[in-house]
Amino acid sequence: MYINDINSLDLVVNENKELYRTTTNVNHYVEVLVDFPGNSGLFTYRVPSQLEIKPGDVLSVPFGSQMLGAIAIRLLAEPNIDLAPEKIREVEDVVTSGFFASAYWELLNRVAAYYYTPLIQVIRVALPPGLLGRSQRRVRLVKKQKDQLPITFLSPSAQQILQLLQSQPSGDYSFAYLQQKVKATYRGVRELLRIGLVESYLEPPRTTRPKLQKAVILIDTIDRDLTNRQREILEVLRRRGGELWHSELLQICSTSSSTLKTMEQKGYIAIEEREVLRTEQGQVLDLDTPKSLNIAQGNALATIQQLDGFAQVLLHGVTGSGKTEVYLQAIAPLLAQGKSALVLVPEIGLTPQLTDRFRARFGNNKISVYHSALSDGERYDTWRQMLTGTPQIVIGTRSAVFAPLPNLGLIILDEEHDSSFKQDSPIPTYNARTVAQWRAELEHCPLVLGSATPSLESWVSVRREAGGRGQEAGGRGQEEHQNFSATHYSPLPERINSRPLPPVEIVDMRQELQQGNRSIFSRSLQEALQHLQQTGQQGILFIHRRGHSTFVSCRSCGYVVECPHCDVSLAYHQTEAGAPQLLRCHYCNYVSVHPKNCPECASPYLKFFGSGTQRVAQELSRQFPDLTYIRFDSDTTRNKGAHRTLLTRFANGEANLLVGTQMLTKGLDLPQVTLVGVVAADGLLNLSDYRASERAFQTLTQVAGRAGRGDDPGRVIMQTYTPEHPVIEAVRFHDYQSFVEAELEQRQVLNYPPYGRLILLRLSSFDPIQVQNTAQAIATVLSANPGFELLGPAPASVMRVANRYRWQILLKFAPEALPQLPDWDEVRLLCADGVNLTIDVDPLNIM
Ligand SMILES: Nc1ncnc2c1ncn2[C@@H]1O[C@H](COP(=O)(O)OP(=O)(O)OP(=O)(O)O)[C@@H](O)[C@H]1O
Ligand SMILES: [Zn+2]
Ligand SMILES: [Zn+2]
Repeated sequence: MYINDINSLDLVVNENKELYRTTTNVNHYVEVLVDFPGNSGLFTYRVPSQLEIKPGDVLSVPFGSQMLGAIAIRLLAEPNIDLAPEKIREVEDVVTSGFFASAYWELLNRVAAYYYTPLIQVIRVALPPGLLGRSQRRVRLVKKQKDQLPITFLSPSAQQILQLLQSQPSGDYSFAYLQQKVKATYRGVRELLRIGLVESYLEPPRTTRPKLQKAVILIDTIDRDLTNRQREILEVLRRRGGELWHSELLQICSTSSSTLKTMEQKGYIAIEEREVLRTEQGQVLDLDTPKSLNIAQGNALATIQQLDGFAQVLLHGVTGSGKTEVYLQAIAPLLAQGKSALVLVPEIGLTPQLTDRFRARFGNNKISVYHSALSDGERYDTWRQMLTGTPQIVIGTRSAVFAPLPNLGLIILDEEHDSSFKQDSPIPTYNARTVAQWRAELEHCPLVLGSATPSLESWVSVRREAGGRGQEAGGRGQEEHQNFSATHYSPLPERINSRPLPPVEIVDMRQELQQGNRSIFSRSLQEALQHLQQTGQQGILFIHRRGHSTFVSCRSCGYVVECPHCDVSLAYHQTEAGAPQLLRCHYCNYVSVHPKNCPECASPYLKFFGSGTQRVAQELSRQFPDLTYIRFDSDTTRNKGAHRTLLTRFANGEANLLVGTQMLTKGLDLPQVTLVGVVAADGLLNLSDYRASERAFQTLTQVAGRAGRGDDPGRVIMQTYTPEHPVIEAVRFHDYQSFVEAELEQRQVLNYPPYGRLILLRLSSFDPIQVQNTAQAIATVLSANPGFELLGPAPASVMRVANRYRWQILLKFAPEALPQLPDWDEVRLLCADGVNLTIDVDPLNIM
């Protein structure tokens, strides 16, 4: 991975002996990181004596025939022995000193060390892609000097450069341009830098041209010759402030371009190309004001605000208890103090509501949204704008934990229990919650972890640190906090306005079947749906899986249709009656047409099992033809903005039901939802993972929590084949605490997290034999180490994915004393050719 051998490069040795007279600095060499397509790695350069270089500085270095931007990683007294000293080139200059603030730099190093990942890979996660490789070094006049001309004592080249810069209104040129115009540019620029007349900086690559997109603008609302449909469209446009993207309007109104064209011709609207500001902008919202907090919220806010420096607050608030309002009010005074805040959420597309609330409170220009689904251009723009240091709020998914905000005043992790904060691949396999803890520590700011169902890790750490105060969680009287403790527990035990949590009714589907009900809806759920239709209220149907059903099998011979590239069965997909029947692999996206007959025995009884979103939707249409629904799953939300559109349509009352998967469990706050139906809870319960119960409890509690958030009381109907399962019991009584205590006991017995720690070695290869042998060889070597318990090697539960065979080895050890862990470089040497090894530290998905 590390490229130290630069012999292959065509080097021009540029040795200037005179520069080495001062020897105060013992580090004559520096390892730098260049990020250049196809040639990323660490390279050693010589440090000219007049330059002072610190790790984290941005340098310019000669590379081949080019000058590139590079980051100083490490200072060395001696170069690596395998490098011939005369082949080592010299750093040309420091472009930006302290580009990475020291706390930030330390954060990156900690992540690299903890997750056994080369620093370059961590930097890649942190920086927008290709930042250095395509960046340009520029020189500009320092502002206050612009009009003065103290040039008499300068060298001729410095004078020339100064004149060039002053001849230009912005006083700013690229280094490359100056080099063409002036001899001895380096020396001249250095001289000007030293006396502070100019500064040099690295300009991130400009994207070639601004992004244009069609917008629709409302011109005239006086109805002259509108059809009903056109009037509706105008009304939508008017309500949204008179301006929408063309694509957005088409989606919201389910209309066609030709309709809009007609309206344009009639003079009601204009359609024009607009530049898209590539920082993601929401629409303009009415500004909203802080709500007056209830007592529990007030206590939580006080706890956060009295913190000085690093501390963690576990904000344990039941669903609908107003956690977001606490976040908003905790952030508000920070902005006034010139500080910024970082808000991490599990998945941004799924929570447009959350970003909207922040925008409505603080205004669009204070908020940026940062996540990996942004285009490269969007990421640059947002990233650059963060560096400016203007007080702001960044809302983002896990990678935003690296957002380069100077002056951080607070970090918030919403839904802190969510496993999407963890990256399984590629490396670093970091957990944003862990990284956020380090970051808060290094930046001396508080970290707020919010959840209705805190992770066992956070729960245990609160109990441990706060000396048992957490024991009474969910109860009252938690207010007297010990300010000196680094961990605080803030419960919000009640919903806003003391609304009750919705009662949860458990339906035993075995009995339904016994009593002759073959529908996927129990009688109870059927009645509730009927009621919904009569009253015009709204509800949510939750299904564990997307697609039509889990698998297709032959009733005659038992044959199951499987993916040819993965060891999983294909899922049946049909969007609507009459549409082609497809089989799709949810691991690699392979698609085939549903065969009419069994490929094994030619029997025509090839049928699907289970019930995905499509199946439920079809069943709804059949049994409740007048009930309208919107499907919300990864099939219907592929397009950008689709989440928002579908949720907006539902919020506007366009349908009785929202039918969907996990996606709709997160943060949805719709007061008019009174019914939540869980079609089958079992799919969640029976997963072969030590965290399956925890995850199931969290998901089901979140889903249930969507009901009854407004003035009308809510209810939850949960269908299952295992009503006696402890998770079901706990969800039924909204009993976080007993669930957690029982679960913790089991974890402790088996030494699983949060009591033990895990490292998972994932191995994969196209060659099934090679990967198995490698796994065996590594396990044999590791088993000689007494510091940890070794589980495996074992094939992954889906052994083959996209034709790669996967094996894994699990290491389990006590968290207090990190055992003598193996030298991973040596372990890597055991890998056969073509076998890929990923070290997953604190893995969350072991399947
Ligand atoms: N003090 C308050 N007074 C009145 N309304 C409030 C107050 N605090 C919050 N609300 C409202 O209560 C609703 C629920 O709050 P919010 O969505 O923040 O809860 P939450 O705890 O984040 O819920 P969940 O975890 O279920 O997503 C929101 O509509 C919010 O505007
Ligand atoms: Zn068959
Ligand atoms: Zn597949």
